[in-house]
Amino acid sequence: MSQERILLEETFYVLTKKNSVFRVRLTKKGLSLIKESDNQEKKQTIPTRDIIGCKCLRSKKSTTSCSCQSLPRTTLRVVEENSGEQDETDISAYLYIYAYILQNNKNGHCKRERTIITLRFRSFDKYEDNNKEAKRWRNAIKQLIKGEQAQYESGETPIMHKINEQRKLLVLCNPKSGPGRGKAIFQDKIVPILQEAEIPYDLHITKHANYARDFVRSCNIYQWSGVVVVGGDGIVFEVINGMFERPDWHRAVENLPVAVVPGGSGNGLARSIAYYPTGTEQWRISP
Ligand SMILES: Nc1ncnc2c1ncn2[C@@H]1O[C@H](COP(=O)(O)OP(=O)(O)OP(=O)(O)O)[C@@H](O)[C@H]1O
Repeated sequence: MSQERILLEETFYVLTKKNSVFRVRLTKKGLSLIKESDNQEKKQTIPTRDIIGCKCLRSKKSTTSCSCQSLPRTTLRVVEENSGEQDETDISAYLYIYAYILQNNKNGHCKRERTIITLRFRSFDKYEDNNKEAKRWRNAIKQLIKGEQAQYESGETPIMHKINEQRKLLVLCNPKSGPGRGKAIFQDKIVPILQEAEIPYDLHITKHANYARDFVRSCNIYQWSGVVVVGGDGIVFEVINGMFERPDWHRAVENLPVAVVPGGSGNGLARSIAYYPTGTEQWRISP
């Protein structure tokens, strides 16, 4: 029941849904987009666990001159609110919500599809007021992502806490794995996701064999919230061994999740965890 309790609800133009009007509802379960027509209700709910982050943005000043200026813009271009490139004439605030929705296909494969929901806030006459509303939604979504219970004052208004400072992720990347694309894979595929989720990280490029093992064994590992290994089986083996060679290995293993971004030649471990069927059960996840 508490999963269904409405935290926030509003009617919006959802720009990513053909500029249609939707009732948008936030509950602990997720973000629901509800479209009502001819006594029918269509509802799509994006589960909270699939939402990785959200950002308040403002429309960007158009750089096109003269003849094109009077034409309506087909695609929205946005910038950070104080970028200096914002369009002061547009009083709307935009909330970009980033989700990676888990979808099954016919072959029994699961795949995460990147989806951006764009909500336009323009009920007020001033940008500052619209932005305040957008931030209220942003904070509520961020709190849900963090698994924090939104707290209520007099049963109505959520009390928005400052989003806590968070620990960084430790990224260990082997530049020599496989075809030597580890750094490029991290920059091109992983950094954009971390930016959408606003997750800070420390990147360490391994300098030689056993670098990652020694590093994980001897560093103050609790300054990070998790370890992302970019490379093949060899570097994963080093990180796991480094963990178990620590005198406090029990605490380290329990507190630090280890993620693998396949960048090696074989990637046997990542493959067997994510792609191949285990017994009769098939659980395959592709990036
Ligand atoms: N900077 C480096 N220079 C040379 N070797 C390195 C460096 N960093 C790590 N290594 C070593 O490279 C070895 C192989 O790397 P890794 O397993 O990541 O790639 P791979 O062999 O291509 O992948 P797979 O094992 O999946 O086939 C690791 O065991 C590690 O000890």
